[in-house]
Amino acid sequence: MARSRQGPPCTIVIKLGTSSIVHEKTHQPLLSVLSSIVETVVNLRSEGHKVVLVSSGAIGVGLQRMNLPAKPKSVSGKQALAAIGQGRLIALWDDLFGHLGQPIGQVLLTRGDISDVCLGYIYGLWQNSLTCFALLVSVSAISELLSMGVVPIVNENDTVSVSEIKFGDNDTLSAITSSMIHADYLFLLTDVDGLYTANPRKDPSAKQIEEVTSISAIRSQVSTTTLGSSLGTGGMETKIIAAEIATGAGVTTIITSSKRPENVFSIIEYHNSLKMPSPQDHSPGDESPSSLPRPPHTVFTPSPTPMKDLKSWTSHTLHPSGSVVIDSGAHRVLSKRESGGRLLSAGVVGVVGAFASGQAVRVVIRKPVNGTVVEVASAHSTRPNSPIPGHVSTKPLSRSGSSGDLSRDELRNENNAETEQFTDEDVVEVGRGLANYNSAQISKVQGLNSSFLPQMLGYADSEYVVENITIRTPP
Ligand SMILES: Nc1ncnc2c1ncn2[C@@H]1O[C@H](COP(=O)(O)OP(=O)(O)O)[C@@H](O)[C@H]1O
Ligand SMILES: N[C@@H](CCC(=O)OP(=O)(O)O)C(=O)O
Repeated sequence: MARSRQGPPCTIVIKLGTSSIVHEKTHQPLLSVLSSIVETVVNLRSEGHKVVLVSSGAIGVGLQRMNLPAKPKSVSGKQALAAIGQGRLIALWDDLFGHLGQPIGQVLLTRGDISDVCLGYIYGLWQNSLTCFALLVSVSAISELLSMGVVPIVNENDTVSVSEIKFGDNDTLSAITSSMIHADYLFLLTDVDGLYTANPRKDPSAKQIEEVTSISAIRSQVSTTTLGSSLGTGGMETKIIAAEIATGAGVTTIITSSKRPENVFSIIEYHNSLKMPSPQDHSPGDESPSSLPRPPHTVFTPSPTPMKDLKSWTSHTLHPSGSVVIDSGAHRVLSKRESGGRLLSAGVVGVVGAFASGQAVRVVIRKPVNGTVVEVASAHSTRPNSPIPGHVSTKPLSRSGSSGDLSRDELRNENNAETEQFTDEDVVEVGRGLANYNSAQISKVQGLNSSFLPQMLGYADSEYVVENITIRTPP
């Protein structure tokens, strides 16, 4: 049976950079580029593919609206221009897609939304009620839009993004979005047709790289230090970082020109042809892989062992919001596979910074003094369920084994009495995980047996304070 070169329907994220949306000098929208993108997306949809568009351009469109010559330097200036431009940008997309009867939906994200909201969903942790709550908000909205036949148009919510929660560039945002929704392809459409050995705008002898199988190897072969248009953010460097994130999650990543968006079809076709069975299995009419022309592009091949579990994702990709300080016993236990990467409150000796439940946190230990980790002897050593002074169990005790006699106030007093305050200088990171409770709650129950959680917090969704921990530095 002849196989379609388009292959089975797939999920495609297309990212369009500012340099492809507005004119570098006049800042006028590049209507012909935008119209071709709209036609391509609608055609892809009619072939059964699901398409998410990540559109930069809010600041660029804002510049044109306010008749300003250049991007402001200040964060607040950029935030204001994004607020001015985003509405017009989405109106423009809605207008163009509307002519072809294609509904769109605007999705504005910050890094905080992604780390809190989406990751439980991405790696199938919906059984976990804490992440389940979060996932309902954002990724499920994108999935719902896709299943309704809508094209989600994603951008960073620049106006509310402060540096701690900022992606900063839409290349990274598109990579995380494509990982989140398990996309098959991420297309980074830009004003050059691929990655070159050096910036082709500056160096005419630069050669295009066709395929990248190892991102670390390619870094030494290309120069990405010069930026492109004055409007884009990050140039090729952020595209390589994006490719690293996306291919690490199993997404084939392609850099190609926004001037020929219809090439998305022929690029998918070309790569499908490479996956076709050997020539003797071909049906009449199928062409051999080599007979298809190769549209100009750079392909980053997906990792053969994509990160499939939340632990790896947490440790590599998420921006940690604070730290949970653990004792050496907990460090030892967490380093063993059997621990399941889950930390009980009994093993916690402190908290640094503020974070919400569901956010990524650093798992840290007290900095070794003269090569030895100083065991923290604080409230925990005298607390119920701490059998050995200076050491806290990481095993949950049964309720009957705990000191149910202590009143809530007595527990709180004891907790406050000797709790040591840590700063980032006092600690060293040994791993990362996802918090099940916020920083204030973890600090309240640190050193206590997990059976005290309901009494201390008024509820206990999980007996573990941090989960999905990967320890990168064992004791
Ligand atoms: N090694 C390289 N290969 C290709 N382009 C490069 C390279 N190094 C720097 N660039 C520049 O990166 C620019 C694309 O990045 P950018 O301006 O941020 O685009 P976008 O707005 O589409 O994200 C190109 O215009 C090019 O000038
Ligand atoms: N979120 C910003 C774009 C940031 C960005 O990464 O821009 P680009 O490098 O052009 O993709 C905006 O809408 O103006």
